[in-house]
Amino acid sequence: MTEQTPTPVTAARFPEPRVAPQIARSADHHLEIEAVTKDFGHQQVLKGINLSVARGGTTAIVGPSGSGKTTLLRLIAGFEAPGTGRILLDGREVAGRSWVPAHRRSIGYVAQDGALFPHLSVGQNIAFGLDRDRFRGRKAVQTRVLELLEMVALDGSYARRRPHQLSGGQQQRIALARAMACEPEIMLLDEPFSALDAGLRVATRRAIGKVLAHAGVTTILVTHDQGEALSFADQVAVMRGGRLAQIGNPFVVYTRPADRATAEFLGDAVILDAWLEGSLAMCSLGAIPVRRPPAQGRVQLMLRPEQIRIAASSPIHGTVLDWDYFGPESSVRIQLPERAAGEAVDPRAPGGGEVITIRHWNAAMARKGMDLALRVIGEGVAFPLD
Ligand SMILES: Nc1ncnc2c1ncn2[C@@H]1O[C@H](COP(=O)(O)OP(=O)(O)OP(=O)(O)O)[C@@H](O)[C@H]1O
Repeated sequence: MTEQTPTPVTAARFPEPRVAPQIARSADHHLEIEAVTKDFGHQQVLKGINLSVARGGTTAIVGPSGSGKTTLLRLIAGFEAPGTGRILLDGREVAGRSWVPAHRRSIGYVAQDGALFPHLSVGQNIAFGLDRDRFRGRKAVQTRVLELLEMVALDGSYARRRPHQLSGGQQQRIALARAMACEPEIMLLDEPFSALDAGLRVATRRAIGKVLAHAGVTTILVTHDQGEALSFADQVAVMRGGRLAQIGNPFVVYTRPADRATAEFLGDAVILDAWLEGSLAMCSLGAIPVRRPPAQGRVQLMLRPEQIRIAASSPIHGTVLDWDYFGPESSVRIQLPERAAGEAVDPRAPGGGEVITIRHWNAAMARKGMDLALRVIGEGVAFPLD
């Protein structure tokens, strides 16, 4: 079934960003990272990181493997010292000219594999993090362990089990309970869900997110999973080659990526040659509105696949090349029309013949060779040519 008659695209149909797309600074800074660098030998791993994290907020640091995410987390925890720059907690310098050791920073850390002690029971693992001055005696420790188990939605019978008798998701919840036993103000999560299979991953992520939000703990999650970063955090920091390429709320970084590499890292992107005049970009998919045009003339235009819809009628057409069926939706590859032979090359009407990928819920819409009318909804993002 096709969609109804195309509606004219207006910028007003799209919501305003919730925060500025630049560095999202909060009034209540819990953690501030200022111009932090880190070298290992001759390798410059962090090249000047600036990041503010609001009290009680959830920040995801996302980026490709080797971009420096774990190194940044280790600097925040106090496991390493920065080369230059400084780190402040509640406005107090903990790294820079001053140094506060890891155990005095009130920071919890959950690693990728949970790193539970295999020779200890679950209860002993959790009790390991307790302040023994406050929880003296077996009874007090036991009561607190049960409270922490309850917090991560596991009943008291788990206290007697060994880590190997738990599922991956349960182990990660115990690792969180152990980290929460120290009553940290900040929780650092270093890819804690990456070893879990897809369904368990989502459930564990939700469970852990809920516990931390309920306790009001400022949380920083490191992940290389874009979807995880976008769904978990209220602030996403995209790291590339030791720098933060963009910081903003999930909606902003996904819909208005700062550059092409960020756009492609955060999800599928359709990139077309375009000619920008005012705030309209002319390309093979017609004239597309662009928010905050960065340049005029030749640009690259980025659209998300879900912005390109199949229409009942439209002056823009394409031919189905092939498709991948994923159940709830299909990914459809479409060839846009070539320029007519002998047609003069007009720089103001660039493109022609590109292959784009869109998504559609109805697999019957996509048959090889089928001619589809297409329309674009929303705004594109223009990147100046290098
Ligand atoms: N202790 C160390 N000594 C030497 N080099 C290191 C050390 N720790 C990290 N590195 C190097 O720093 C770079 C960044 O590593 P880091 O673990 O921070 O990246 P990452 O973004 O977390 O990667 P991944 O997603 O694969 O975990 C890598 O090239 C790594 O080899």
